[in-house]
Amino acid sequence: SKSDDGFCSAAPSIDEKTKPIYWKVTNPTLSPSHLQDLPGYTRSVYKQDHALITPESHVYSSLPDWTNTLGAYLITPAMGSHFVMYFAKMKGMSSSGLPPKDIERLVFVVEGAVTLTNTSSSSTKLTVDSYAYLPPNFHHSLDCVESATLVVFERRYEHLGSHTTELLVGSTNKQPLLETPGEIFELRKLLPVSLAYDFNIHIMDFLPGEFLNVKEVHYNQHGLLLLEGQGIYRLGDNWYPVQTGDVIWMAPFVPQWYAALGKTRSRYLLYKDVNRNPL
Ligand SMILES: NC(=O)N[C@H](N)C(=O)O
Ligand SMILES: [Mn+2]
Repeated sequence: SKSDDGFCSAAPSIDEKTKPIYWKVTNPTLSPSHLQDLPGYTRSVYKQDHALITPESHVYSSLPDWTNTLGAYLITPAMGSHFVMYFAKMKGMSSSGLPPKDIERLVFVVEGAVTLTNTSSSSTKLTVDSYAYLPPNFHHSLDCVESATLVVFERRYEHLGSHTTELLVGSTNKQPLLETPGEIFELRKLLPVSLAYDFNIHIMDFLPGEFLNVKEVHYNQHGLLLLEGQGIYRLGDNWYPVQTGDVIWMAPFVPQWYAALGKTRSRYLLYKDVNRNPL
């Protein structure tokens, strides 16, 4: 549509402005209808050092030990990662199962609400943009009355000395902005940076036109979910148009770079392993 500032781009429709935050993650703009009808068409790509998993490729199945919940695994060690990333679509009266022994878990609410209960403290309601970190072997339950979509990260906890992690509950908008020397994106981290934690979740915000200064190559691996906006992701020698709802796997050392485009900010959630010697 021709918008008044001369750019012929699809202005966000009025009702989108009234939608809850991250609404487009679970209601992605699928490809234009003529492409949806195109047999076999997908934007998804799986290569040796990266993958782009787009909403039309998600395959859901019941999550073992969860009740009334469908899960779509997006990233698993079969790709070479040391973590799993999955969407958990919780229906009415659903509950989570526990991760396996020694596995830590981070859940982030993308849509709806869940209640977190554990043996000791009282129950806590997690709504959109809230998260919880559950230490390994920490008994808990996430219960949903109506519906919820969670993005979940799990991995084997890597001990370091006598450090231990603890139950953490928070929300992105309450986390402080951190310094990003040499970069212009806004950065929040959901977990403490202390040595006890062997990964963190970065929330990174870009205004349209802003891009990563460093074309990064590093030993860490990433699981990314684009929560808002659109842009171009460079992974190795490939350049991908990406949009809200897209998921990206980045293996260690894959050259990576992002540029935000469009008329609204980009926000992505990024798993990154930290604080452990790569040897
Ligand atoms: N691809 C990324 O956004 N990477 C982050 N800037 C990071 O590794 O910290
Ligand atoms: Mn990186």
